[in-house]
Amino acid sequence: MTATLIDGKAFAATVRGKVAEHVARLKNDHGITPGLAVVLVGEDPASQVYVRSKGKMTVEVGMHSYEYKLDAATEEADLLALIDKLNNDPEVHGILVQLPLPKHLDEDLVINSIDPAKDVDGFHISNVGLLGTGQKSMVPCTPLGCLMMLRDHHGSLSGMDAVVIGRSNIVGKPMAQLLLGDSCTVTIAHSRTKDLPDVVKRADIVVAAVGRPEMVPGDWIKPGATVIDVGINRIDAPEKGEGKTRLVGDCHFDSCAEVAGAITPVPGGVGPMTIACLLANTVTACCRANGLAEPEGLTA
Ligand SMILES: NC(=O)C1=CN([C@@H]2O[C@H](COP(=O)(O)OP(=O)(O)OC[C@H]3O[C@@H](n4cnc5c(N)ncnc54)[C@H](OP(=O)(O)O)[C@@H]3O)[C@@H](O)[C@H]2O)C=CC1
Ligand SMILES: Nc1nc(=O)c2c([nH]1)NC[C@@H]1CN(c3ccc(C(=O)N[C@@H](CCC(=O)O)C(=O)O)cc3)C=[N+]21
Repeated sequence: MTATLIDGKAFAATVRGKVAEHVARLKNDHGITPGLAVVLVGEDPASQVYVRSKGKMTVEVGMHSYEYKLDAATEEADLLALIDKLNNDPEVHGILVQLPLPKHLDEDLVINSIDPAKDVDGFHISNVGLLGTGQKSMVPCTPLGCLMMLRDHHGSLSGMDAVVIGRSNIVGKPMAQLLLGDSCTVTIAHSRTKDLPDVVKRADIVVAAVGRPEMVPGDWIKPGATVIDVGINRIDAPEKGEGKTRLVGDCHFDSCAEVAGAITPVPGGVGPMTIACLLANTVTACCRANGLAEPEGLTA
């Protein structure tokens, strides 16, 4: 391997350390403890694992964690009533509704019923609009984590060619906005993109957010480029024993690491940064709600 490994796990621990310092200051100086509410509808095992680790880290940095596990058959009106209750609870500064939601629930309606000031995912249309127009907003956690790692590695991103593969509302589109905000020349690729290998080959920065195991091979990567692998894919790993699985990204790690200048691993890359940024956004939301100075270096 020739690429520098961007250690998201270690970086995330540093970010959580800064969050913990700020939480301690809020408690000592103002008697305020930031609180994060996470709502999970249904029993998707991957989501349960993820929600549990979020709750654990929320408590570790000194914040209050409120978890709501609702039945898969929960009616929309009941979910909206819970969100309304959380919107009006002064102890709750951040609200996250785990996606995807069961099919019978209207995801847009649910997300847009969250108070934008408490929308620590940054998915509410008003936060999306603020981000798109370069105004202060809540920035989606996964793209924010990617941006922090890129800034840390490169310093300025100005003038770099960036290709984002994937155009989802939760990763691809906000990622492209953030890169544009840092003056990259941004291309967004998706399933209808022609000549994807050629498009990727032009990029100084590749952010892969597709959800297809190891789809980007090393020979698509421009030598020296930075590869940020957002994909989290669980695949069979018979080499580890029968029925075993392992996590891989959207990039073929070994071949990409031979060509890239820097690369994030999966696991241990973007994932831990996502959670750290969720905690950072909760502190930011708490400071804004109380008219206090925001932590520095924890927003975009
Ligand atoms: N590390 C983390 O913290 C997080 C990781 N993830 C992971 O990131 C990945 C992407 O998530 P998400 O954005 O929610 O996924 P979505 O399924 O919402 O979006 C996937 C995107 O990839 C595009 N795509 C699909 N196939 C191809 C292809 N063959 N070539 C080019 N583009 C393609 C789709 O294009 P089109 O629009 O045309 O269909 C779509 O825009 C997943 O693996 C997910 O698990 C997600 C969130 C957080
Ligand atoms: N409203 C909402 N907001 C989200 O941010 C959101 C969501 N819904 N739905 C699901 C996706 C996925 N996601 C991950 C975050 C961290 C890891 C993570 O920490 N992964 C570890 C590995 C964990 C493991 O071993 O399974 C790692 O990459 O090192 C993974 C996935 C956030 N998402």
